[in-house]
Amino acid sequence: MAPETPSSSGSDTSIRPPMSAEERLMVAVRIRPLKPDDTTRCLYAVDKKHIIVEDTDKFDVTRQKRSLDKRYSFDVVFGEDSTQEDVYEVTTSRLVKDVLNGYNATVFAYGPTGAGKTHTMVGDANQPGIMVRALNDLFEVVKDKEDEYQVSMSYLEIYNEQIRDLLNPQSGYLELREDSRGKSIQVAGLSEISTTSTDEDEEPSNNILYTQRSLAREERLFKFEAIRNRYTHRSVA
Ligand SMILES: Nc1ncnc2c1ncn2[C@@H]1O[C@H](COP(=O)(O)OP(=O)(O)OP(=O)(O)O)[C@@H](O)[C@H]1O
Repeated sequence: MAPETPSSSGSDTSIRPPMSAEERLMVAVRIRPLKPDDTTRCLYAVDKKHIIVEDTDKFDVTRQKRSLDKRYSFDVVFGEDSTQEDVYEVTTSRLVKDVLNGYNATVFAYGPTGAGKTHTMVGDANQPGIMVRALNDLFEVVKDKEDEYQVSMSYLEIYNEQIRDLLNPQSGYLELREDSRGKSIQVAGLSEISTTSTDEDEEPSNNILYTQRSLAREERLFKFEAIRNRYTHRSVA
């Protein structure tokens, strides 16, 4: 899907015609720069829609077919020079406008550990990611329209099939509940904050996301260590 240029107004009153299936779903790939401890590169952006995953064994002379490089197509490919703004503008900024027009939208990052999901979604104060930019745009539009829009926000983590409220981590693990008809699934006890504030002290995009991200990462690292130790122990036993 070729991403369209967002409309100029954040609160279009016109209802858009139904979107085609291609328009409703976009799959983007972002290649992060190599880090000093990355040994070799095996993933290359060919152009804005294609990547090549290099066959790292292709120089093995015993192999009959010398190269098994694989080429894949995506809606958008972001190379290692892509900025947080590039990624946000192409993948998400239009969704914020759609949400303001009453549509639902979901953006999620998927990839192995260290791939750059947190960087892309949250980023840091100098390079804010998708979640922060989306909130900023949302607050910008609704700031003078409190009678028209109500913004509330929850922030949860699902890790090892356990759910935690990142706005209130002390609340422990939370449960999923569904109504008697199975139509509405909710996380019981998940906190929800309402705000249209752009005040830095209260601004979730400036404050809560970063704080909770650090906390979540520390705890996850701890959990990862714990799991690794357990496996090590088992393999030795
Ligand atoms: N596009 C990028 N440009 C510069 N640095 C990046 C980029 N993407 C990721 N990094 C850096 O790579 C490291 C790993 O990224 P990140 O923590 O976002 O990975 P992750 O996919 O969230 O990993 P995990 O699943 O383990 O939490 C971080 O130090 C991050 O700052």
